[in-house]
Amino acid sequence: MALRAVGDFWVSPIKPLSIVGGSDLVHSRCGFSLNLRCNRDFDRFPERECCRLAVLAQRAITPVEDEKPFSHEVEPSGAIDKVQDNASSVFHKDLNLLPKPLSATDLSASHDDNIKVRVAYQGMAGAYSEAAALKAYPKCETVPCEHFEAAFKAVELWLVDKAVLPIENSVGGSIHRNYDLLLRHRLHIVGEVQMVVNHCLLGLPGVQKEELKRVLSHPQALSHCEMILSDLGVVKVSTDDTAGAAQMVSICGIRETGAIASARAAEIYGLDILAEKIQDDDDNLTRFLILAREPIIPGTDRPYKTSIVFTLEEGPGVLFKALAVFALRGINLSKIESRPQRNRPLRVVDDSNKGSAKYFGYLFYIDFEASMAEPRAQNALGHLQEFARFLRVLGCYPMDTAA
Ligand SMILES: O=C(O)C(=O)C[C@]1(C(=O)O)C=C[C@@H](O)C=C1
Repeated sequence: MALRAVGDFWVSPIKPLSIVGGSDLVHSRCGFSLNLRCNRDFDRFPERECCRLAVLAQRAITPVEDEKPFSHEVEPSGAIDKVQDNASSVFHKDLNLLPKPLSATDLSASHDDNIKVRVAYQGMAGAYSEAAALKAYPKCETVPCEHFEAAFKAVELWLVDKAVLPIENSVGGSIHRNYDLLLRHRLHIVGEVQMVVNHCLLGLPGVQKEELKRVLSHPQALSHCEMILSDLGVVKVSTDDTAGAAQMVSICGIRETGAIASARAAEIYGLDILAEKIQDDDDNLTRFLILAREPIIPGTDRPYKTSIVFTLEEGPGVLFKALAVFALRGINLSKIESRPQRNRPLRVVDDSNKGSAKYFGYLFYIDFEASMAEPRAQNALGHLQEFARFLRVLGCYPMDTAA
């Protein structure tokens, strides 16, 4: 009896669904048998989640050219079809167990259901990313992660339901690490949150800002507050996140050391706010992405955004042609970003007159303002696919129109 890898899951034809790699667990309510590679708390999953797993197991994963997911081994598609046939006869016995299609409203549905959504973010309590998670899911349980990648993995391993991660800031620009991780992991963008980030200068109780000799913070936050930092003539010290900087100041107890962090971080770590709204640009806006294991079904009920990543062949005007597929259909682009293609960093282009030249290979990330439910968006991507070497839709999600 063959087990088939489908994404992160192993599917056995005899059981509705099983994941090998440790001991099997049987869900007490719906009876699905699962084993998460990293574990645990299986009964915490509502029956609905098990059904979603069943759907996942039935969905063949298309390997991505160039950027194959790290640990996924996908067997030939014929084999997966066989598994699907077996599995579906079991899954469909009880229609009530069939999963409901996800929609954009599922973004808020979880807290309506009294199920506490667990949302991972990078940093510590009091970080801006935590505030963004709470803006998206006001009743959620926030789960701090040391690094961005840990937040991706926490979703993949079912330790949390969602992750909220910064992707760009109006002053500091793109958070490149998260662009790279989006491609490396198989999560879907299911929403975005835009948030005004008002930085505060924090210090030990009773300290005046003129006493500070060094200021700790996240590199993005330090770059947002260049003016005040140079006026004060302090040394800038980078930390993993703004709240971590506040905690360090609090623990070290050195009067000459301050931090740039949120007002909430001041409260949590018992620091004084020495100055408020210290960012160079009043409208300091950070855009965060909400990531989940499954995509939402796009609608047309409100403005949607679609995020894609693609690569192109070398040649004159190829990027112009790629962008034209949207312009021709009146689709607005809200973001374009390029990143080096890590596994194909240099391309040798032979030009007989000038010898061979080496170019960097690029990945292009685009956000466009249309829903995948609209024919013009589908046609644009169909058109792009004609000449893109590789194309992946990272997610289609409702636009956050309020900051
Ligand atoms: O350190 C934090 O508090 C974060 O949430 C991280 C982060 C970032 O990575 O850009 C998020 C938003 C702000 O723009 C500054 C820092």
